[in-house]
Order: sequence, then C-alpha cells, then structure tokens
Amino acid sequence: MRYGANDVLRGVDLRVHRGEVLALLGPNGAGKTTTIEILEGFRRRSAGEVSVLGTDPDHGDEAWRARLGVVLQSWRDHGRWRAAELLDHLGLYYAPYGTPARPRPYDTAELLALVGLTGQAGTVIARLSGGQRRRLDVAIGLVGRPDLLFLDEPTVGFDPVARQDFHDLVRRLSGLEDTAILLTTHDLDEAEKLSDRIVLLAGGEIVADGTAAELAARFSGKAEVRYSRDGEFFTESVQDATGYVRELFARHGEAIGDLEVRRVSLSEVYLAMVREFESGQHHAARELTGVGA
Ligand SMILES: Nc1ncnc2c1ncn2[C@@H]1O[C@H](COP(=O)(O)OP(=O)(O)OP(=O)(O)O)[C@@H](O)[C@H]1O
Repeated sequence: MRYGANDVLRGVDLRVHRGEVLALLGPNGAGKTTTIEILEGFRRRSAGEVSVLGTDPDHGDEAWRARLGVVLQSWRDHGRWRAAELLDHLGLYYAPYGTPARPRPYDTAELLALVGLTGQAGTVIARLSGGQRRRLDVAIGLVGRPDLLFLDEPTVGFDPVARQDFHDLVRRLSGLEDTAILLTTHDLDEAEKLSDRIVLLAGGEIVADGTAAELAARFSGKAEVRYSRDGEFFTESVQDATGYVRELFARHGEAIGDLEVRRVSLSEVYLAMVREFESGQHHAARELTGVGA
C-alpha cells in the first residue's frame, strides 16, 4: 500500500485459516487498520495479491460481502432504535445468502444471548452503556453469521468482566461456528489470550508471526523455572524447560515442590521487537523470529 511516495505496507504476506483467530498486533501507525481495510474491500491496494474467501476484495460482490462480518468503531447511528429491532432490520439483508449449513441471519434472540444483551433487547441504543454498545457492535458484525469476522480493536473501553465475556465469546465463535477471526489490538494480553496466532506489524512490515508461545520462545529461547527443593527456593533461566524439569524430578523426585515454569511474556517480546525495529535493526528481529527466512 502506497500513499504518494510513502509505502505504508511492504511485503505483507499472511494467511488466515478457517476457524482460526489471528491477532494483528502492532504500535500506532504500523498498518493494522490499512491491512484489514484492504481485506474487507474498503481500501484498494496499490499492488500485490489478495484473496479473501476465494475472491479479490476489489471485485467482491454482495454475496461475498454477506459472508464477512465487520466490527469497526462503535455504532453511533440509529440511536433511537431498540437493540433487537436494529438486529432484525440488519439481518434482513443477509437472508438471501443463507444456506442450510449456515442459516442467515442469526436469530436475534439467540444472538443477543450470545453477546450477553438479552436484558437489553428492548433498550433504545442511545441508552446502552459503552460496553453494552460495543457488544451490540459485535452482534451487528455477527448477524449475518460470517465465515470471516474482522474486529478492529474490539475491547477498547470494556471493563474486565466484559472483556472476559468477550474473550469467551470469540473462543466460542471460532470453535463452534468455525468462523475465522482477524482482530487488531494494542492489548498484548488480549492477543496472547485470544489468538491462535499473532502477526506483529511494525512500520508496515511483518516482523514476527507465530503463536504467543512460539514468539516468546523464538525471541528469547528461554523460560524461567522456579521450584523449591527441601524448602529452599530456586529460580533458573533455561533453554529447554521440559528437559530441565524432567531431569529435576529424576534427580530429586518428591523433594521438589512449588514448580512454576514461566515463558518470557509476550509483552516483553513485543516491546523488545518494536524497540529493535525502531532502532533500525529489524532485519535482526526477522532472523530471530524466522520470518522471511
Ligand atoms: N489516507 C491516507 N493517506 C496517507 N497516509 C495514510 C492514510 N491512511 C493511513 N495512512 C498512514 O498509513 C500508516 C498506517 O496507518 P494505519 O491506520 O493502518 O495504522 P494502525 O496500525 O492501524 O495504527 P493505529 O494503531 O494508530 O490505529 C500510518 O503511517 C498512516 O499515517
């Protein structure tokens, strides 16, 4: 993607599989929104190949669009509508695109229950709380029972309980409905908890791609093992945690207690990579993560 002489995405190569939750993680201006807008067909790419559900988004028709769910920023229109009314109304659009295997739209009551808004079915949208409105946004993204769901910073403004509920919801969707989910987030904790895979974007390039554990392991290669032996506490930084623990038990057996194995956290990896990238050493970061190798 190029604006004028400025390349804001370069060589971005990624695949999302059916039923997979992929988090696009990166600092401000990394190119996350641009990437998903190209995939959604909202933005025309300057060059490169893109296929979404088998179709080039630049040429996607209504039937193709009906298979996508998009959750952008909070839904501000239709403030006087009641939540259930709006979902009923939006659902009509998807009805012609239903199949026996994937009936469209979602039943409104079922959908409201899924996002935890059953009690607000008759509430006027303007009177929903911020978190409730965001849940409604998600319901709007889901009403067509999408094969692929885009979530742009889905949990901004959620309290911890709403966030946990939302995480459960995303897990259920990818598991039960086989919906592929592509979400952008700044929240490392969220990326780690929610996604099967993380693609880290920095400066318009993919600098890392893998599961949270893989990224942490590839970057540092180490894990921290804590344990007690005969009441004395130890902390070791080791390359092969499984082997180390096996050896530990083989040697000391029941004398070992309080075992804890901690991977370097994703946030440590993330900060190190972004810093490395910003200091111009991103090729070193690529080598470390194996991306582009
Ligand atoms: N219409 C545009 N014209 C020129 N440059 C743009 C345009 N839209 C985005 N950009 C630039 O593209 C880059 C990537 O922006 P993008 O919004 O995709 O980043 P992001 O990772 O989503 O950031 P944030 O986390 O801040 O939302 C930024 O440098 C931005 O300034």
